[in-house]
Amino acid sequence: MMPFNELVLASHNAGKLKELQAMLGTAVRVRSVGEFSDVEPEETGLSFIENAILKARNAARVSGLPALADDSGLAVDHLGGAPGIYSARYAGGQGDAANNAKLLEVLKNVPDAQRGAQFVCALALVRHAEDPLPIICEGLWQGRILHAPRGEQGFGYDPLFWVPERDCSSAELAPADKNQLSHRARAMALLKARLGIA
Ligand SMILES: O=c1nc[nH]c2c1ncn2[C@H]1C[C@H](O)[C@@H](COP(=O)(O)OP(=O)(O)OP(=O)(O)O)O1
Ligand SMILES: [Mg+2]
Repeated sequence: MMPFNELVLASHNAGKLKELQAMLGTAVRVRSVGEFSDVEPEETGLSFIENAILKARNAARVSGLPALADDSGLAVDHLGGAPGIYSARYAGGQGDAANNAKLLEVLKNVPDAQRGAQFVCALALVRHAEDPLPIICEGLWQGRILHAPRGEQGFGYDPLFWVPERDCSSAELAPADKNQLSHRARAMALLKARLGIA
């Protein structure tokens, strides 16, 4: 059983919110932190986990509800794991298209064998803003960075992320399929198991 019946999702990213909501299903009534505040907390942590906790605490504080945060990003082998926790700000906070253009430019002429990458997701659930024991679940998704964007689904780096198990880009997957395979899906499966929900 879910230990509460209402939860705030601590994300301002519409793509993430849609995916998290779909994965949570009807197990819990889901609100978005945007209903309570437009101010995004600064992501000052050095890890996905620290940033997820920071966002979850902030959402719990402004809403008075238990909060679930997702901190995620793309770690590219050839770049030593960059952009990593800085994925959203890779091109200076100018959005997904600019981030993708920068990544393609940086990897220009890098052969396929060196274009391995993984999506990383850390979920943090806090029962209240000062919860001393947040629940943390992680998920990884291995793939490769394409040479040009493909597909219209999803968000962020999805058009550049080749999914070997499906022979297509992450942005070519039906949303329901991405929600079975992704880093976020894996982290959420662990969280659900931890909470004892289906
Ligand atoms: O499934 C994904 N498919 C494509 N791209 C993705 C995915 N998952 C994370 N990403 C990228 C988007 C963004 O560049 C960064 C997350 O940054 P991150 O700070 O966690 O999220 P955000 O600032 O967009 O929203 P918020 O912090 O309010 O949850 O990684
Ligand atoms: Mg963010």
